[in-house]
Amino acid sequence: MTTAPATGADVTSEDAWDHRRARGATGLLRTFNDAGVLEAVDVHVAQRLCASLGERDEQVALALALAVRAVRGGSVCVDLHTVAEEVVLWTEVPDDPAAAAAGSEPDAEPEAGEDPAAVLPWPEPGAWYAAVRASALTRPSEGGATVLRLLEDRLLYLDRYWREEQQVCDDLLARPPLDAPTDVESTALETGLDRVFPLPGYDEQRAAARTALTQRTTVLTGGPGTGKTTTVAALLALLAEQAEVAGRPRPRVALAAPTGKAAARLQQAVEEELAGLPAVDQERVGRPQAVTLHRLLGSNPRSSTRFRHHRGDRLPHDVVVVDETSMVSLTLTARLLEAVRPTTRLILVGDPDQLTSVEAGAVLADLVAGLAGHEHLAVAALRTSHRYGDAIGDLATAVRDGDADRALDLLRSGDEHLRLVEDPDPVPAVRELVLPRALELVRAAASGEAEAALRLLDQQRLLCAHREGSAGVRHWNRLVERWVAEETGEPVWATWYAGRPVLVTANDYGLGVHNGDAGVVVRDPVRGLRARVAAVPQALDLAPSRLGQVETMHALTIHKSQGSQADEVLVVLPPARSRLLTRELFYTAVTRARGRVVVVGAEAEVRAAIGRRAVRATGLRQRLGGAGPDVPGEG
Ligand SMILES: Nc1ncnc2c1ncn2[C@@H]1O[C@H](COP(=O)(O)OP(=O)(O)OP(=O)(O)O)[C@@H](O)[C@H]1O
Repeated sequence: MTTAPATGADVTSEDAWDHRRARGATGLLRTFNDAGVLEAVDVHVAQRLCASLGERDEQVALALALAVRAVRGGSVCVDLHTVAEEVVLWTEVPDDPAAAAAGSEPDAEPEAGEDPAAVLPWPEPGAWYAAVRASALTRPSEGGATVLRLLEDRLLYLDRYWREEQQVCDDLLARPPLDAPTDVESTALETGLDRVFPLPGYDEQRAAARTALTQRTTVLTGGPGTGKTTTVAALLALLAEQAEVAGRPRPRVALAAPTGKAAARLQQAVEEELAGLPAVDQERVGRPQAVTLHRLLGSNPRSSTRFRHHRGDRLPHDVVVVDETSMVSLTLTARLLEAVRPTTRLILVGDPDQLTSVEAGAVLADLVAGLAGHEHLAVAALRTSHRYGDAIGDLATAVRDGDADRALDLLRSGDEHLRLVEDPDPVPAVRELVLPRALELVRAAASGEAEAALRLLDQQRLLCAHREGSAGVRHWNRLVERWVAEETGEPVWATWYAGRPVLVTANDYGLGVHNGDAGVVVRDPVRGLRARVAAVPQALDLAPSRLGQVETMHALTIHKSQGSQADEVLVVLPPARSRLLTRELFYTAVTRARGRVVVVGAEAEVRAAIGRRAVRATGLRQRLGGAGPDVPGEG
């Protein structure tokens, strides 16, 4: 098995103006920049900090630059003992020259070739580590700031991430245990569990709910359709009942998710599951409103990493439920934990096998590994899928378990829920699948049926790993727009047209739209074209020109699809050597589907996806006393 390289694009070209080249670099920094391991920003930060603290050892400068690089790749630290094996450089050949020239080609398709990282002059790890430890960069400066931090003789951090990780660990471990339940509470708990889980087949959820009710802090994990939301809905009812029997006021509940789309989905799923509970429980829970985590914490216009609620002004809630925790970065987790009162029930829900947060950290996976064995911090795992019939669930399990043979067998089995499009030219097959839906969307939008158009958006999703290249979002968006234009006669260059699906790419608190919100342009008979955005708490109707940053969403990157689902999902796999193609990426794509998965790609690409892990360097699980770092190639 291989591991996905963190980042690194080849910059061995002769183009001295390449934005990745640090023209003032010398020595090791120059060598690693020329090879494409380091980008200009890594080199510049290292040079500046080394100069300001009088550090002349180029090995220390290289370590610092690699720590900056690590964060760019989603890790929170760099392991000096293994970094030489983990860095893989592939010669990348962008197939979209315009985008490449504009420097916006972070993820184009690589070509086969010898990995040049293997021949770089990597320092000997022991001596390297000793040099870093002896450096002024690892000691507080006169102003009190420390640049680099070390953990457990191998992990090297930029100070900010070291402190955030330590804070997350300290805040979690400091959360007090619950008082032992009274006899009355215990009895109410048992009868309550019988009431909300009356049927056979709910044993896992019952056990998970029992765990969560007896703990202040619970991590509730499970793959798609394993009943996480059902458990959350039941938990809310039982927590309200527990408060009632103890004579406490009804708990104040916060439901939050990292993106608007995920919050909207959480809201809908909780409402559906609550509707299945006895009337007394529905009445107890009321209608909690799901919000984004940023909104819960109170966005601060002056800072993207600091919020209105913090240690000095905590959230008022008695129960805080966070869904899609796998998408929450280390920084946001730190902000959440300092804002939640120590006595608040905290329930972190998610699927640790999914892609991690866009920003640095792998918090959910670290918690699952690191909390095992802790008495007052529980991990409750749901394993049985209740949603699919269950071919998609079987495929997700095969991908998660690294069983490529089984995944391919399932995809080729002829099951109505699965399909593998292996054609060397997949365009006709994708056109046949995608165009009817796109035209349906245009028809609904052109007749002003906004709600129907928004519902249609959730019926099908075309997912790509990359933004650029022949397997990328931009290419497929253009293709679908051209197919639609051929059918409707609309000019292909029109920016706004009825039936254009859009994805909001930046928060606009004034408008009430958030990065990740989906929408569609509809024709209003009186006002002309309007953008209908599925924002939370309610859909918005806006003049398209007011939407500042949007992208067309006939196709979407798998990263951006996190937190949402569609009835049918088409996954266009990139070439096997793409550094983005990992098991976590493929698993995330497959599990976006409610009813059908179509994988567009060759067998080699399916095998590459399943065989390669996305590994992030973090130290949280060790700090929590867990299983140790992810070892590339394992697992
Ligand atoms: N024990 C069970 N037996 C039968 N059906 C169940 C059971 N638990 C949940 N379900 C049903 O299975 C479906 C999936 O459940 P739920 O939405 O709670 O899963 P989830 O883990 O939250 O899914 P997702 O990954 O989409 O968030 C729902 O329709 C739910 O009503």
